[in-house]
Amino acid sequence: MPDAAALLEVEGVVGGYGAADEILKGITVALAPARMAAIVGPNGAGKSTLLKAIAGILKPKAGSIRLQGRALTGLPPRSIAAQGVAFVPQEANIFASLTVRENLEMGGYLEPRAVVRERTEALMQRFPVLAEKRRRAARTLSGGQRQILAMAMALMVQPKLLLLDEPSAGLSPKAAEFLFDSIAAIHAEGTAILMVEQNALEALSIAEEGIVLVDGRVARTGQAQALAADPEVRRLFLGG
Ligand SMILES: Nc1ncnc2c1ncn2[C@@H]1O[C@H](COP(=O)(O)OP(=O)(O)OP(=O)(O)O)[C@@H](O)[C@H]1O
Repeated sequence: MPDAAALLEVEGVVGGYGAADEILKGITVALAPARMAAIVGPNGAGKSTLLKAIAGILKPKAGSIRLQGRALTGLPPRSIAAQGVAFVPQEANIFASLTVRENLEMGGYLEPRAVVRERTEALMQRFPVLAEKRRRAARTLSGGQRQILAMAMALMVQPKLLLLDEPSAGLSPKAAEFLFDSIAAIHAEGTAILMVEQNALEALSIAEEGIVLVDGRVARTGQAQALAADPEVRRLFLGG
C-alpha cells in the first residue's frame, strides 16, 4: 500500500545481474521526505546494487519502487532522474578533463541556461573549494574535492532524493570527515539522502536512520544512533 507520508518506498525488491539475478532477495525499506538513511553492511551484501535499482540502472526482477507514491519500477534512469532522484556513483562520477565550472554545468545540462548559471554560482558559493578551482580541470582536484564536485553536480537538478554510493571510499580520515560534514549540511538544507558507506560508524553518526543489509536482505533497520550503539550490530557489522 502506498504510504502518503513516504518519499521513497522500496517493497519486496528482488534483482541482480545476469545469471546472478537474486543479489537483492526481497528488500523493503522506506524513507520520509528530507530524511537521511545510511545503508551499511558487509562487502557484497548488495548495498550498491540497491542504489542502482532505485536509480533505474538495474531493472528489478520483482517488487516495486515508488517516489511520492508514483511507481518508478522499470522506468529508465532518465525518467527516474526527471522525477527528482539523483545518483552519485562511487567512481567515474566527474568529467576529469572539464573544468570545475563545466562539470557543474554538465550536472544541469537539461535545465534552461539561466537556471544553470544561477545554480552554478549558488553551488560555488555553497562550496568555496569549488569556487577557488572553478577554472581548473577536475582532474587536478583531490579525492575529497572530487566527491564534493560530484555531489554538487547532482545538486544542480535540486533533487528530492540524493543517492550516494560510498562517497568516502579511498579518502584520508581528514578528507572523509570534511566530506561527511558537507553531506550533513546538504541534508540539513532539506535534501533526503540514502547513502551507502563502508565507514559505517561515521555514516550512522550523520544519518537519522540506519539500514543494515546482509546477503541481499534487510537484517536491521532503526534509528541510526541506536543501531551504532547496539552491541550486536557493532560486533557483527561494524567491527566493534
Ligand atoms: N555488474 C555486476 N555484474 C555481476 N555481478 C555484480 C555486478 N556488480 C556487483 N555484482 C555482485 O553483486 C554482489 C553485491 O554487490 P554490491 O556491489 O551491491 O555489494 P555491496 O554491498 O555494495 O558491497 P561492496 O562494498 O563490496 O561494494 C556481489 O557479489 C558482486 O560481486
